[in-house]
Amino acid sequence: MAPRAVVVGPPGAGKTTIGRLLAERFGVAFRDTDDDVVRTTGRAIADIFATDGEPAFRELEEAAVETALREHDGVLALGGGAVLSERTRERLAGHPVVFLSVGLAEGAKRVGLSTARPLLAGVNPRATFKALLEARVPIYRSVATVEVATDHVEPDEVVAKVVAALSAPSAASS
Ligand SMILES: Nc1ncnc2c1ncn2[C@@H]1O[C@H](COP(=O)(O)OP(=O)(O)OP(=O)(O)O)[C@@H](O)[C@H]1O
Ligand SMILES: O=C(O)C1=C[C@@H](O)[C@@H](O)[C@H](O)C1
Ligand SMILES: [Mg+2]
Repeated sequence: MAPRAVVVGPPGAGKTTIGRLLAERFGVAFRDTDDDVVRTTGRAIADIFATDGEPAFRELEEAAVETALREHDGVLALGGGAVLSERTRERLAGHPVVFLSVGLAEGAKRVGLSTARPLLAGVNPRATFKALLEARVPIYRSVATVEVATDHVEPDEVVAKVVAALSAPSAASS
């Protein structure tokens, strides 16, 4: 069993929003590893970060991704930082992986200042988000088989672009 598509990207890229719509389009189930971590621990992600620290969350996340890649045959959205794990990157090899990209201005607007996103809850969320994008974009690209830019593109249109990219010959064998 393997996911029909795995969706990666920074916070605010639309992994959950687009992942759900893509699953609907394919007529398959949607799963999000952030939800899996919340369900299996019974705790909010912000609470895990605050109480146990980021490394503890990353371990839980790595395990959640491993399980979901094995169990789920629909669309799977990963947490924004899941690809920081080398083991997760290795596990993604051979899967259709969609990188949803977003620029600084639009991404910052979409995530707002929500404390539900602990990594961006510090004193200067915009600078943090900028550094996050700079550090991670190459990593998202390294695991992706297709990349779709989402700036100023409505969700339905993003989904159409993802479907087209996934069925393009260059993505088929990846
Ligand atoms: N293409 C888009 N155009 C405009 N707004 C969008 C688009 N995609 C998502 N959004 C909005 O941006 C916000 C963040 O989207 P979403 O929660 O899907 O991102 P995410 O990648 O799952 O983030 P996280 O990593 O925090 O889980 C939501 O309010 C959503 O409605
Ligand atoms: O980008 C990140 O590192 C994160 C994104 C969210 O999806 C959550 O997994 C968590 O808030 C960490
Ligand atoms: Mg999400």
